[in-house]
Amino acid sequence: MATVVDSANKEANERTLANKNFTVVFVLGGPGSGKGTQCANIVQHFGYSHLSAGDLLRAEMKSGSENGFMIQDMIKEGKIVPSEVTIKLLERAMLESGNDKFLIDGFPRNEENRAAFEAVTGIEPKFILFFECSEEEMQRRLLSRNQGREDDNIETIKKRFKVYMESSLPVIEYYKAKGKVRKIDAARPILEVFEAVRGCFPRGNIKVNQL
Ligand SMILES: Nc1ncnc2c1ncn2[C@@H]1O[C@H](COP(=O)(O)OP(=O)(O)OP(=O)(O)O)[C@@H](O)[C@H]1O
Ligand SMILES: Nc1ccn([C@@H]2O[C@H](COP(=O)(O)O)[C@@H](O)[C@H]2O)c(=O)n1
Ligand SMILES: [Mg+2]
Repeated sequence: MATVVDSANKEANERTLANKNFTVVFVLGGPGSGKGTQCANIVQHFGYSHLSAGDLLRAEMKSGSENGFMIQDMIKEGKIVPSEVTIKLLERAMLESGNDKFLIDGFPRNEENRAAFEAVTGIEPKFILFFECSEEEMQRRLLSRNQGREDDNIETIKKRFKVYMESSLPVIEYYKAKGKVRKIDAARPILEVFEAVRGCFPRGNIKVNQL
């Protein structure tokens, strides 16, 4: 017979990622390499949910949360928000999605992000999609993105490139050593990049209406 403790444990479990058996693909690459663009294509074809850490932080910033000003300052400076904040947002989005497979875009951004996510969620990514692109091309794309982002100005872009080189590339190296990185040449036109991306997802994952 189920006890009060059993049902409290069950409820607590439903509010955490424990025992959920979720599939996670981390989508990494420099600022403007095309992560968001390609994630939208993957969602259409393979039924994943797309969670952009940057988008979640921007939504949290605009929600009037107590962390709003801190997040705004960090984004303006191209700095990485403490993992605890970002992981809570990711966890909440995963639990609310109703899906069991996720593209986590722009996360982990540094070693702290990586280790904290693993410790808190116990999730090991299936693989890492890594978009490689030159700074010149990424800068061109960011400066013509026109989405009103406060960090798409040349001063912040330079800071974001520095953080990427110093803090994010080592995370990609970490996963490379584990044989988990699928590197994509992201300097090509969008559809050509997607042709390469497509090859990273097994056919079994194609949505029924795409067959
Ligand atoms: N292969 C491509 N060729 C040309 N332009 C592209 C390509 N991929 C994306 N873009 C454009 O470049 C800009 C940046 O793309 P996107 O927002 O997908 O990058 P991102 O990696 O998510 O950037 P960020 O890290 O800043 O969030 C957008 O305006 C997008 O339309
Ligand atoms: N794991 C992360 C991801 C993002 N940020 C902050 O958001 C900015 C924008 O991120 P995009 O992926 O949308 O480019 C980024 O420069 C960081 O300030 C973060 O702190 N941690
Ligand atoms: Mg993006």
